[in-house]
Amino acid sequence: MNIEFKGITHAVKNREVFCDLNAQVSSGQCLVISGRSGCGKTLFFSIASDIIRPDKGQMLIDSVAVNDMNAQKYSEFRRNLGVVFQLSGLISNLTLEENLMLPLNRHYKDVSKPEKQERIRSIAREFALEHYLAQRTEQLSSGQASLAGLARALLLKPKAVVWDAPMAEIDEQWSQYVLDLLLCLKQQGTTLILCSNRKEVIEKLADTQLELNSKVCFSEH
Ligand SMILES: Nc1ncnc2c1ncn2[C@@H]1O[C@H](COP(=O)(O)OP(=O)(O)OP(=O)(O)O)[C@@H](O)[C@H]1O
Repeated sequence: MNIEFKGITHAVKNREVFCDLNAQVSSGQCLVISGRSGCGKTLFFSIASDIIRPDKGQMLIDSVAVNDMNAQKYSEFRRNLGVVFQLSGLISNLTLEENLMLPLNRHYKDVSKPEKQERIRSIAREFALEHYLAQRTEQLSSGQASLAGLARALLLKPKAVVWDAPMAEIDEQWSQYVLDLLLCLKQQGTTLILCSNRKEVIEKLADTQLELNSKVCFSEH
């Protein structure tokens, strides 16, 4: 999946965080968004995962603007985009299995329940979470919750992964495992957008690094 950001301008409460920002990342490549606290990494993540639409500018997926996609094309785009939140984004009063079932139910309505459960067990095993499937996710440690958030994003075998603050909550050993996994995904053609200042993320994975300017412009109104 090729992802392009064209002329992104966005203000939060009259403060312009992005002004005509451009970036591009192709299949099998990794774009790392870095910069000091408050420079807009999470905001960029929200735009890249289409949680918010910028005031001006466009995100294009394989040359098609997200704004112009019809419902079917948009659903396809969502299925192919794995989104990993800094604080996992799991629903805390559902079990881990129920959380992992949500994207499968949304995007794979035709797949049988046992097949979905097998897929969930398989991804949970990859992250040593198989014994936690029946537990509510509020009972997971922050590292386990992060891994579960990654598992949920990878469950649909996405063509692109957008991750805010990868490895922030994950211990050293799992970080190595996840870095290797991301490298492997990249080699298989997955597009990565990682919002991070971590040296190992930049050194091991980045093809392009976009350092956001921490200067925040105040608009006139
Ligand atoms: N809900 C909000 N209300 C007001 N301002 C906000 C809000 N969310 C973000 N901002 C502002 O937008 C700018 C970018 O914030 P963002 O969270 O994207 O930064 P960041 O680079 O991810 O920071 P950090 O590295 O500390 O997580 C900051 O100036 C911040 O104060």
